Amino acid sequence: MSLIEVQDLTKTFRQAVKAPGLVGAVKHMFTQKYREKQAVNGISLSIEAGEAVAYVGPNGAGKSTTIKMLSGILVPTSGSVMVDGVVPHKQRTDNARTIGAVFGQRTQLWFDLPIIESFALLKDIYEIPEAVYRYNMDRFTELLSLDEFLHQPTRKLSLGQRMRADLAAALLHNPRIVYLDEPTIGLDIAVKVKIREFIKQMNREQGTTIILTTHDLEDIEDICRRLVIIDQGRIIYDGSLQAVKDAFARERTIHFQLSQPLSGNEHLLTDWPGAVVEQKDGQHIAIRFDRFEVSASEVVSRVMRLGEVIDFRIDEPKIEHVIRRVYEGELVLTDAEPPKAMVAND
Ligand SMILES: Nc1ncnc2c1ncn2[C@@H]1O[C@H](COP(=O)(O)OP(=O)(O)OP(=O)(O)O)[C@@H](O)[C@H]1O
Repeated sequence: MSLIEVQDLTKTFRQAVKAPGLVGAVKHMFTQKYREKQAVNGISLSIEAGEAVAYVGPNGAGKSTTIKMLSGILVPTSGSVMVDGVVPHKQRTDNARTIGAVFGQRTQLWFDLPIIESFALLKDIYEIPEAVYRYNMDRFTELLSLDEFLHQPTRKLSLGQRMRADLAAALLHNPRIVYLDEPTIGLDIAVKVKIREFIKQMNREQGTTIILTTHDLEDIEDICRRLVIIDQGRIIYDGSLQAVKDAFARERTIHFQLSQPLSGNEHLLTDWPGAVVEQKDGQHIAIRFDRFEVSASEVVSRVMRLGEVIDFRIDEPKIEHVIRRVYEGELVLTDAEPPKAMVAND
């Protein structure tokens, strides 16, 4: 059995229907009207130990509701959830030992306590053996640079410091699974990189299973190999991140460095369906092309006719372009297959 097994999971909320303003609130007291909202609508999912899974979707898609059911905070309306052999909402204490969670908007640390004391409390709550606690504290302090604020209370920390402390707190008891809900929201790039490195290291070296929900699509590109996209409570894609890129991210850019500045023969690059000169200065030229129409080798051979190429680099497309097109309804991942001929050329 997989570490996480979800079958036909649903969650329906009852939402009050009110007219706006005070009048609406008063009316609602006398004639209460509700509508049902299916936040999660028949999700099935299996996740193996050691996977790093991105769980993404537009606002209101049902991501947090799913994570809350996986972590035992919410009781499903129907369907089943099993996490490491335990039903999370029924065996919350057992489940708490298996999981760690970071919710970017909230902290699980005690607000007025110095960070180090919050950690000591967690050690007692989770009954973490002294040697494990010492080992993790030393490691996390180094990887997340915690020493600069370990003796400060949570309320005095910057957002980036607080997030690093929260990550350490979530992983202190060596959970098998960690749920990360927007772990880099609002952070500067240096802290984002540190956090991503830490998460990758825990996944790679400890085998910690990562379930990551984020709107920062660079997080997923950096950390995850598997992508699950949810929309209106249903899973619309579940597969490898690379497969999505290979199939749907059509554009590539090749940057060339030439031995001499261009000498007027650039007309060789015009009238070229599927390819455009994106940048041209001195000895540098960049060609953007649709790899379903033009092959990378054709781009290279055309540019070699302009002069001696001393170096070149191919920029891979970003997964965020593809996912945004899915959110905007332009792309249906399950419908399309890339044209095989051009893929083979690439
Ligand atoms: N406690 C609740 N009561 C009523 N409706 C709720 C409740 N929690 C969530 N919902 C509704 O369920 C739907 C899914 O919400 P959810 O928070 O799971 O989405 P999400 O994908 O996490 O969105 P976001 O990216 O904005 O965080 C939304 O329409 C939301 O309004």
